[in-house]
Amino acid sequence: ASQHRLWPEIDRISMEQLRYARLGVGEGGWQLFAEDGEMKMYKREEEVNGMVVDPLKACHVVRGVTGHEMCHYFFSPDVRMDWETTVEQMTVIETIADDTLVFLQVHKRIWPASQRDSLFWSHMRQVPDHNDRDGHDIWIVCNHSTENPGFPSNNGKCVRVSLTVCLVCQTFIDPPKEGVPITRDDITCKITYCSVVNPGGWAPASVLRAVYKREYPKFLKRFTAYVIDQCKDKPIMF
Ligand SMILES: CC(C)(C)c1cc(CCc2ccccn2)cc(-c2ccc(S(=O)(=O)CCO)cc2)c1
Repeated sequence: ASQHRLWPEIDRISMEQLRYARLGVGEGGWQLFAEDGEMKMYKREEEVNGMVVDPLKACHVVRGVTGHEMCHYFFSPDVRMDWETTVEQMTVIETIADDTLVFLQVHKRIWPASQRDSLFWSHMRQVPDHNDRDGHDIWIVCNHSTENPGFPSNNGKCVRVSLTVCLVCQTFIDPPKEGVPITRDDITCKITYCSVVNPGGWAPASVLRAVYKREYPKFLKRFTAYVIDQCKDKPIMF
């Protein structure tokens, strides 16, 4: 992947998003808008040219799965439609590397706004996390809009959204007694999901904010439940 024309951008934005995800929500005007057990969802109300682009940051703690497993299922095109309910169609239009793909997605229409599509690169990587006392690796998937002349945004049918999303996962293991193998009961995964979706064209602010408030908590709960269910009878992917 390192010789691909997009690689410098992919590398830079992935690392920027990792830093952004690890910033706390204490400063920067984040407001808690949804809570469900360990899941806390924050947003900032921001508009760009009158369009709602509210950044979202969700923090969650999931027991019994590793960060590698969470990122594997989030990244994998093969299982995307099993958990992703906001999408009507998904195509991989370019394989840059086995950990870097370009997706074209048609999203379900949010009435009365017109239907949207998104075209983005998606990159997964493991980041050694030395400065964390538990010394556990961090896994990240970063999705960021990109252009492709073969798939112009002015295709007439959909409005092209621009998005930047990252899923940052850190695994914590409560070591069992000496010589006892680690089971899923000893594993906890701390995840931070950040997203900024620019609708790319007019959409009613009140409708969007209501949809985001309802859909994002559902989206994250559904995804995490999916990963737990997929992993429960499989060997642990550290
Ligand atoms: C419904 C709602 C949850 C708010 C929503 C609306 C839209 C765009 C559709 C849209 C936006 C604005 C106006 C009209 N339609 C996109 C998404 C979205 C995009 C990307 C990702 S991802 O995390 O990268 C996983 C790959 O799919 C998840 C969700 C969500």
